[in-house]
Amino acid sequence: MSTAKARTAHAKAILGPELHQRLADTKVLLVGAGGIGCELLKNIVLTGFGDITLLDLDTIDLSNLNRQFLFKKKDVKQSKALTPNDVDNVMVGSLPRWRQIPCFVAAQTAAPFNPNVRITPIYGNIKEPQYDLEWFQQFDIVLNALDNLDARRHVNKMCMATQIPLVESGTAGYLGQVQPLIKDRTECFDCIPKPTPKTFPVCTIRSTPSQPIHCIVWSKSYLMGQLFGEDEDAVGELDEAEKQGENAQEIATLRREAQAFQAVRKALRSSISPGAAKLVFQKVFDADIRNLLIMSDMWRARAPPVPLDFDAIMDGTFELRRQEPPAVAAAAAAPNGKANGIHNTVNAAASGSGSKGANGVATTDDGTSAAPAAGSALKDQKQLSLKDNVELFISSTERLAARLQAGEETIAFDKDDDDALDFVTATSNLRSAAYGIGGKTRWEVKEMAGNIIPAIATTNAIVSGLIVLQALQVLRKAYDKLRNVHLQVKPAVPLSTITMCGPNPSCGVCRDTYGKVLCDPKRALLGDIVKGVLGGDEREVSVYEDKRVLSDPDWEDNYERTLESLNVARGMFLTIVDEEGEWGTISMGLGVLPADHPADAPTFVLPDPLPRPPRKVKAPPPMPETPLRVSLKRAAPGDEGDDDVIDLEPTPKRPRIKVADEAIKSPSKKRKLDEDGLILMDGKDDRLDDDIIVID
Ligand SMILES: Nc1ncnc2c1ncn2[C@@H]1O[C@H](COP(=O)(O)OP(=O)(O)OP(=O)(O)O)[C@@H](O)[C@H]1O
Ligand SMILES: [Zn+2]
Repeated sequence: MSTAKARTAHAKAILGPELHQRLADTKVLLVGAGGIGCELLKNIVLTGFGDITLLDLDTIDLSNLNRQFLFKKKDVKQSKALTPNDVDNVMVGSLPRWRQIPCFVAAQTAAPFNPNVRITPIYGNIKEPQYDLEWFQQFDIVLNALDNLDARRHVNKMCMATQIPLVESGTAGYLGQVQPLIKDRTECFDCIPKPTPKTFPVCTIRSTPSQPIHCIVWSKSYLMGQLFGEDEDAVGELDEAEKQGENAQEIATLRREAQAFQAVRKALRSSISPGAAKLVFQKVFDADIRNLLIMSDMWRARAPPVPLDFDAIMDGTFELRRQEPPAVAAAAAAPNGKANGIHNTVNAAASGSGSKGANGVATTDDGTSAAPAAGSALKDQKQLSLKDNVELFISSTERLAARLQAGEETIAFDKDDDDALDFVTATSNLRSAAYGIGGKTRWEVKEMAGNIIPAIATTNAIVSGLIVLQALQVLRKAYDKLRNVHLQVKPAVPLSTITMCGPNPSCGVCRDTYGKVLCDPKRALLGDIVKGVLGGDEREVSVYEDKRVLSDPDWEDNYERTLESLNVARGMFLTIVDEEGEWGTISMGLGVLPADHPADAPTFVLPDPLPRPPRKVKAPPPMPETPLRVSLKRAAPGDEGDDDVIDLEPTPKRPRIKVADEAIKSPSKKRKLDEDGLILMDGKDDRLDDDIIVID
């Protein structure tokens, strides 16, 4: 038996000769050549897939090499997936450069395992217009190995529109998930809304932090912007506010703050200001904190912050003692001595007394960490004393200032920018010290500020294996065997499988009826296409492109305009929503006319037959629901510690628009309205608050 035959013998025995044979001709699109993508590419080549298109938009970073094993150090800064044409003629050393590009290296490495494999690498963004419905249609199956919601949602929509099965996946540390998605058979990626990223109330960040993450967010999102970002004319804005008659005393305080920021910004940009870092320190960690302390109400029930003294810290005479909040002090003085359960949070990072800091690291009296001992840990993992933080603050501020003076206009936080990371580490720790919060190492700050969840190669490997198993069930059409698989941190049950759910009837993506229109956007008119798609049906419709309304029954002005003039182009969708809510939504993906389309022929070609949406089943009137109660109260001091609970601040009211009485039953339209902050009124008796604009 030849080596190649011997290598495929097991796969053939497991898959059966029929499926094994079919894999050789199966066209698979793999989107993403990162942690999962590299593993998956190796797996599908070894399994016997014969025709693989690999698409990725990125170049290789040094930090990829720990898990993206197809890449080596010499590949850093190369694209992850280039076509030979992009780099064909460039010789590097004795080899043409394409032979050193990872995907080609991967293809070459894979060849001995499956001499028949054809890998087509593409360096591009899957959202680019040329990857339209027509392009997607060439594939039998799509495998996602992406790392962001936006691209995942896009591929999901393209697969729903073309009815191509998709296997979706993701990992986060030890957790992983694999989900096969097939139009009309299973739910799609958008059937269940995804949670939005965690946010914090502004006041917690600006005035009353209680956790290290609050100080880190303050440093990277607020302080860095104020010092190294665009110069916003805060002083001018305040002049304007004063003219409008706003509170003069508050304006005066804010003006002092804004002017002080202007002064330090100027010092940072001037090479004749060697003491700029000290000026920044004194403003941010001393003067601003003193200003906050004036607002005594704020500190009635929580321990006030302590202004930091630059010179005293540097000469070792600074003693950080936090006061108890008056309410606690009073309770402590009361006969039963109880302190309402509120602890005096003695600063753990800076002046702990052999106790444990908030981060659980024991601290010594001089504020240095007891473990790991300074010097014994890696530089990044060392706990920093108050003085260490001031020194790091000075050096990083000077490095950033030098960059401004050398011509960089603005510097924003980037976790891979050492100067910025040092600055955020130092300033967040100093702020933590002032507020009695435990400090974090540079390593921890990088993880938290960069929202990094450690990538674990083993998790990627397990998930990639599971993707192949699900893909094989899809290709066997063994739909009842498809499973949503979760990898979890439960030693007894590391894998759990969930039987697939059907589509969510109110999903605004997979419940649409899709079609394709090939057109010349320069000449094709919106109205002609819409009327053509409706095929003489006289229904009243609204037309959208993503969230843009292009027309509605009372406003058809755009019908006479070309798609190009409406910025509607290849790769986008025209969504046609039935105004009566009687018929499903039609989504038409736009493609280009074939090269041989005669110049005098119609400006667009519709599918035959035309897409026909299903008639909708009228939903029964909604049952009254117990309203969800959300506390708008700020957390009281002492309520801290539950990382998952976010205090909600009342958000400013927005005018809400009541969509006139006829209920709109289209999920697509509902999604678009929801995303725009509009409210869909389901019943005639629905009421809203006073701040409604009624449109009819
Ligand atoms: N719109 C897009 N088009 C093409 N490729 C994309 C797009 N968005 C992200 N990618 C690619 O997807 C890949 C994701 O890989 P990445 O390693 O970041 O995550 P992962 O595969 O989930 O693994 P890990 O958890 O180990 O980080 C990256 O190489 C990135 O360039
Ligand atoms: Zn769906």
